[in-house]
Amino acid sequence: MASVCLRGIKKQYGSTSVIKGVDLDIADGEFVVFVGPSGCGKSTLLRIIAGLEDITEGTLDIGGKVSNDVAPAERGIAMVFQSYALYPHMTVAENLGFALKLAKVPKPEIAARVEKAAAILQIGHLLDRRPNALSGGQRQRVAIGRAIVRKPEVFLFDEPLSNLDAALRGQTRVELARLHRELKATMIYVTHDQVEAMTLGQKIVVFNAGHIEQVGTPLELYERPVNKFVAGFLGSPRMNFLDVTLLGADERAATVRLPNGAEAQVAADVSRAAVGASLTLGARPEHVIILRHAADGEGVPAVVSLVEYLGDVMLVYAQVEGAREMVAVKCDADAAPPAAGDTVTLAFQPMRAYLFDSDGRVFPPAWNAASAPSTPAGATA
Ligand SMILES: Nc1ncnc2c1ncn2[C@@H]1O[C@H](COP(=O)(O)OP(=O)(O)OP(=O)(O)O)[C@@H](O)[C@H]1O
Repeated sequence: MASVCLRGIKKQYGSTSVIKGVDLDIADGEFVVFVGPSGCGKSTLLRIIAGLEDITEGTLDIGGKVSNDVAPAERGIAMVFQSYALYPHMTVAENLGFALKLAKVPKPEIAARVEKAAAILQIGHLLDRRPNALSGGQRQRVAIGRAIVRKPEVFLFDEPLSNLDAALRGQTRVELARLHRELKATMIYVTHDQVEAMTLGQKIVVFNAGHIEQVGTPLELYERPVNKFVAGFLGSPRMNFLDVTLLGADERAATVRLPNGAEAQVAADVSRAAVGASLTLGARPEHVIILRHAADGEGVPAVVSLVEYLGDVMLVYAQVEGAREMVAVKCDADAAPPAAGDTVTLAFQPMRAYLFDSDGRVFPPAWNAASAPSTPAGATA
């Protein structure tokens, strides 16, 4: 297997800069997920690694070898696309073995590798079928199998599960994780799906407009986002953001004023900001609480506009007067639900909230998630 190392990678189409200087180290055997909004350059970078796109500037190193000018077929890489692109006139076995046949691998070895890949993917019973007699999930497994038989050093996946329905996506995701454990291969995976990113990635790379915003484990990115972009990108519903004014701070927490005049505290080190600064408070829906018995002046009043019952949890959307967006609150579904039009009192858990400056950079949280307190008494969530 192989490591992949990108140094100062840039890509331009004419005068349009699509990748704007990317540095990234992917260790041998690592499962790395690329995420980011549509058009941020994830697929382009994957295609650069595969050798399907030229590099405008920078160095691509695969397995310790500068590979900028190495032909795609010589890179030891196999790519699995969203569209399965199987040959319709060939059987599953022929589809699986086709690349090996082209490479003039001896027939008995082709048969052995096809059999092994089919066993890993549990499609041995489908080898004589043609693609039109397969389900979407089975076709995608054949597409993955075509990559496996080539014994690549590096697997590249470009949204491989996005054509599958939710249940099948979940199942195939689990199988991909197993495949990674079994093959111990380096895998780079592009997805739009948060759950895929969080569950599959040992490392997640968040892209935005052709550059990397942050690289980290799923937990690091979720709990220690470096900026508002990353904080808002991972998590569903996304983190709530509210415009606030800094009123003051001591060594433990900053006090801020919300648009409706209510105050909130955030355990963050705001020493680089001045009192009166315009900041953004960030709180994930699971870290906002609806206080049932709020004392006078406690919490933040908000008017409920919508309650979504999701079976296990409930999402309450409430409007804080003067705020640009509604605040989403995730709470237990068995809690007595508020109704649209009710005024509720929200509390932002100071130990799980964030403050961002006007450039979107986070102020260092003065909390450690592992030791964060659990939900206080009197709360519904
Ligand atoms: N051949 C090309 N010529 C010009 N621009 C291109 C070309 N290919 C891609 N682009 C542009 O490069 C940018 C990045 O595209 P890319 O497909 O890498 O994005 P992406 O992050 O994978 O998006 P998505 O999630 O929608 O697939 C886009 O703005 C796209 O329009």
